[in-house]
Amino acid sequence: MNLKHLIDGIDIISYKGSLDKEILEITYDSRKCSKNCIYIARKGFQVDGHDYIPSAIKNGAICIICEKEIPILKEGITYIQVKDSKIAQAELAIRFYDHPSEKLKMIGITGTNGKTSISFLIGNILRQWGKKTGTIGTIGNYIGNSFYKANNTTPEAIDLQKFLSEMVKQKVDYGIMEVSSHSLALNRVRGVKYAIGIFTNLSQDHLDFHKTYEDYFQAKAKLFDMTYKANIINGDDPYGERLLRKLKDKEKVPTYSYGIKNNNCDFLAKDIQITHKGVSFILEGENLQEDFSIGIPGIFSVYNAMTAIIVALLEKVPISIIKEALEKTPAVPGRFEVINTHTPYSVIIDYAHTPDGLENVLKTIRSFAKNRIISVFGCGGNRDKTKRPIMGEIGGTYSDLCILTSDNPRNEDPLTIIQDILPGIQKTNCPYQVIENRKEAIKRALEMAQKDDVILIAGKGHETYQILKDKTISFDEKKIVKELLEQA
Ligand SMILES: CC(=O)N[C@H]1[C@@H](OP(=O)(O)OP(=O)(O)OC[C@H]2O[C@@H](n3ccc(=O)[nH]c3=O)[C@H](O)[C@@H]2O)O[C@H](CO)[C@@H](O)[C@@H]1O[C@H](C)C(=O)N[C@@H](C)C(=O)N[C@H](CCC(=O)O)C(=O)O
Ligand SMILES: Nc1ncnc2c1ncn2[C@@H]1O[C@H](COP(=O)(O)OP(=O)(O)OP(=O)(O)O)[C@@H](O)[C@H]1O
Ligand SMILES: N[C@H](CCC[C@H](N)C(=O)O)C(=O)O
Ligand SMILES: [Mg+2]
Repeated sequence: MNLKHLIDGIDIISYKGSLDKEILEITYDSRKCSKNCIYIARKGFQVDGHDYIPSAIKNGAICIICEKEIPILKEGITYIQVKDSKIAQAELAIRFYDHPSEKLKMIGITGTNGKTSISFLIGNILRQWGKKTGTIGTIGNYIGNSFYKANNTTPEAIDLQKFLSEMVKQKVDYGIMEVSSHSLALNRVRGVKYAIGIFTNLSQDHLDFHKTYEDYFQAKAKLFDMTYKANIINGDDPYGERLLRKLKDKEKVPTYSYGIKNNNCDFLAKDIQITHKGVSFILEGENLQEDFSIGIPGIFSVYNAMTAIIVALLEKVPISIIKEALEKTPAVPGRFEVINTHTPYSVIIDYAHTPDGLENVLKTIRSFAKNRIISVFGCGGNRDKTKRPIMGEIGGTYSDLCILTSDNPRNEDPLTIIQDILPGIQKTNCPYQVIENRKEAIKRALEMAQKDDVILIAGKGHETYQILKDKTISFDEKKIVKELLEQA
């Protein structure tokens, strides 16, 4: 694509060099630069991309987009100075990949918990209806059943637009994606056109990044400036209510609320039945009263199912197909996943890594557990430290025994992270043990479990690795549980 055409409409401070060039690729990483590419230099959280301009040029970049004024390093290279490289990146990527989100029906899901679960439910319904889906999220990206590994829940703008254009190429009907607050704050999704936006809930997480709840909320709220067909908002959540008020003032896009407690919601779940096998409920809305069931337990499954049903109703999927797809929905990987252990006790792996997620999953187990709950969990390093004691208190409140261990310690000292959890658990009467090595902690739980106990291994869900200070090791909890049981 011609450079002049590519930058048309982009807010530029100044430029040096020729704009009459053919661009073959764009990237934000000097290491990925190839012949005739644009390198976008961004200030990062670890390093400053501007320092890598020489190596980008060495690797084939013929145009540099940057925020700083750069002296000409090499003749023949074009330098374009912009105010914000991340914004420029998003806008360039959309133009380079030819506006893919406008050729798909995009469904964006934001909120602290439930995004991955809901994206799976929506995908299952739409595929059951015969549509082709593409999914972007924490577990990875998919086009149909083909899996593409991903580093972030919501990719960088260039990676996102590239993947969306691949969806277009492969004739996908619906692009379903988790939209993290980081991606909204850092302009990764800027310019994406979402047909439908979903808000699940807002509870404590990521305060390391956002600093305040207000900033976290405002980041999530940005998604609803990007929708054109419908907004679906949890009306039981205080921040959802706030969002509903905000969106009502705008009266731009039809907005639907859903809930269990708030009778003002457009869609209400009633007659909720919860067992260890799943939930069933009657969904009431205008001209609607239908019963649904889904084989994933927990009151949060009612909320997750409701959003998927509302999306499907808006898309005019026949009710019979929605019901069938939900009834057949397999466990979402690492979300309340009951492991087939053939033991007198049960083992559940769940991705709960926030206070709210942990409380929900433990309350759900408490509602059916016939004997003790043994919880194995820790907290991630280089992440919100203030959630640690809260998770400790929740773990202690709803469990009969906690084994505190490492999650992904990243660059922090694992025992220091556990120290941060302790004041919370010590507020409760729950006995606990500290076993820093996560495999040893799981082993101890399996050794201690008795008939009808439930072991919850929380925090890492689908992850098949553990991030330690100097290395990432393979760590697949499902496999580890099975291996430990075979060795026992
Ligand atoms: C805080 C954050 O979002 N960081 C993301 C960001 O990293 P960064 O800004 O620190 O990048 P950096 O390492 O300082 O590098 C700056 C620039 O120099 C470039 N560079 C660097 C080295 C080099 O040799 N050459 C070069 O060009 C880099 O490509 C980059 O453009 O850009 C990286 C490249 O895309 C991301 O991988 C990284 O995500 C990190 C791994 C991360 O942990 N992010 C989390 C917090 C996150 O975004 N999470 C949300 C989900 C949250 C949830 O749902 O709960 C998500 O959407 O994934
Ligand atoms: N609607 C919900 N409300 C509260 N908790 C939920 C909900 N759905 C799932 N959970 C709990 O939170 C955990 C994370 O769920 P899920 O992976 O779907 O959320 P997410 O929003 O994608 O998280 P992440 O921000 O890490 O991508 C689950 O393992 C479960 O314990
Ligand atoms: N998307 C979340 C996932 C946390 C998962 C947990 N296992 C951890 O590593 O803290 C994050 O990046 O904060
Ligand atoms: Mg997710």
